[in-house]
Amino acid sequence: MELKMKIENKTTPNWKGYSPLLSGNNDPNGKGDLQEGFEFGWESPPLEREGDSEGKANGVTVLDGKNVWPFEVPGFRVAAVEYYHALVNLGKLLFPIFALALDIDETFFDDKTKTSAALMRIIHYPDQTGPTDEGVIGIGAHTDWECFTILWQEPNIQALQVLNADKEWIDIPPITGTFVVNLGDQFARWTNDIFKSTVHRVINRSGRRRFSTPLFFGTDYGVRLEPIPSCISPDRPLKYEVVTAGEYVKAKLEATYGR
Ligand SMILES: O=C(O)CCC(=O)C(=O)O
Ligand SMILES: [Fe+2]
Repeated sequence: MELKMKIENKTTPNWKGYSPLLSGNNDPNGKGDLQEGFEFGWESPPLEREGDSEGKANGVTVLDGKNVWPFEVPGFRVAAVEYYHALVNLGKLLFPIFALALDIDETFFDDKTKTSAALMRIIHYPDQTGPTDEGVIGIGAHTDWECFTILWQEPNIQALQVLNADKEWIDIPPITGTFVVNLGDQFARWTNDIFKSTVHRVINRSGRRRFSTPLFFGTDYGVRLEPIPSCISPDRPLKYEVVTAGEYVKAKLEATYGR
């Protein structure tokens, strides 16, 4: 525990690092998320050295910048960052597909995703026993903040649910060998809600602890979330105030973890 607290996210300028059980609260109506996690962002290869962690050279906001690692755990940083890079590469393949689905040029997001403003989180949910308190679950009802999330969930444990259009919670069981891809708030903003951000939550009452790793892939922190022109019309007026991706994510981190 002391090792973890040495890299607590509330002590780093960019919320990287460890977040203890109940320290975050994704649902403003909730009382805290019953999970602990570790969050990190981009690091360039090569990764041979365990002893240092560079920031992003082209960072423009407080959210860029260095990761913190538990260097006491051998091999953790290299394994985690290699996995992160693989998922960033997968994410880069998805942006053109989303663009084509919107009938815009497949390269539309290329110049908006140059610095991989992607955060990976490794989450541990203890088994939740005792009476259900709707205010305390693994992660309270929320939408993700970036364009989309590529989520790996531990096999054979049902815990994730999404809210459907009829406002019913639907189980999303893990399917071995697959990822769940959720649309997030930045895509809702880019598309003026043509892509809707998926409301979801986690309740782990499986009798076992559960792990998951989301990669939240957004547009670069300095980029303004200006709606795509074809997504605005007299019938579909502008729904969201235009802010930069970095301002948006930072405000959400502040609201979730306090500062
Ligand atoms: O653990 C999961 O399955 C989902 C996690 C999640 O929704 C999040 O971290 O935003
Ligand atoms: Fe989420």
